[in-house]
Amino acid sequence: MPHNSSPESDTLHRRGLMFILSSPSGAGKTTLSRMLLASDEEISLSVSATTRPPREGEIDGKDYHFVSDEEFDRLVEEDGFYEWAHVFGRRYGTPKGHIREGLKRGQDYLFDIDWQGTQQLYQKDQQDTVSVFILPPSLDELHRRLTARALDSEEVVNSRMERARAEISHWAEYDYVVINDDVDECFTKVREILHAERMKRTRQTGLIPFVRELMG
Ligand SMILES: Nc1ncnc2c1ncn2[C@@H]1O[C@H](COP(=O)(O)OP(=O)(O)OP(=O)(O)O)[C@@H](O)[C@H]1O
Ligand SMILES: Nc1nc2c(ncn2[C@@H]2O[C@H](COP(=O)(O)O)[C@@H](O)[C@H]2O)c(=O)[nH]1
Repeated sequence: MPHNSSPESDTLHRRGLMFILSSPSGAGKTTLSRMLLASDEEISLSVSATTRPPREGEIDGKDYHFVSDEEFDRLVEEDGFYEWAHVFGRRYGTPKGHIREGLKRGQDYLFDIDWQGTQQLYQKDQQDTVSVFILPPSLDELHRRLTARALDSEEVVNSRMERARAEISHWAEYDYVVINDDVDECFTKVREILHAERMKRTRQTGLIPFVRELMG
């Protein structure tokens, strides 16, 4: 357990949080998510299910649960998703899994999901949700990144560019907005947001017993 409630310790027990990164496709949220997961043991990725085919290098169960349309239908019927949405003509969803129990234990979850999923998570559990919208420095740079990634066809890149303005229009629904120009600078800001949110008084469930003991 990363947290305890011993008065000698500088970390008190706290509730976990659901940390959402959204952006137009290609702005860099997957890159930032991987950096965060590699540098922080207290956060784990909420692995989404999707009906889109895997890209080169993507691993089933690690990057996504790649499922058929029929399997996705079945999960929807069984109420197996926390949230789900149509994105770029495919379906994506957050499996319910053990998120609620994990939050109680102080486990944080990282979500790489779009604005529709973000709205649904807020409706279900506002107090545990922290959302960050990543903006590209310009639309030309966004196009350059999508092309340089070389994982999608020209047609797919063009359709994602066409959707970019509509996605960016949701920026004001997020708690934080960060521009991803220099990736290291952007990552530092995202990590600072996560660290500060962990310290929020309302998340620190160990504070009441600690203060009680402190006051004798
Ligand atoms: N600050 C940056 N400067 C230059 N290139 C970047 C920067 N951030 C990310 N990239 C590159 O841009 C490309 C797109 O990044 P990434 O795949 O992380 O985007 P994304 O927002 O997750 O896209 P999608 O929603 O399609 O999954 C990648 O090749 C990545 O290496
Ligand atoms: N609402 C949800 N959106 C999701 C989920 N998983 C991913 N996404 C978003 O889809 C697009 C496209 O992703 P890509 O990997 O195909 O490039 C991107 O905006 C993701 O954030 C989910 O579970 N729910």
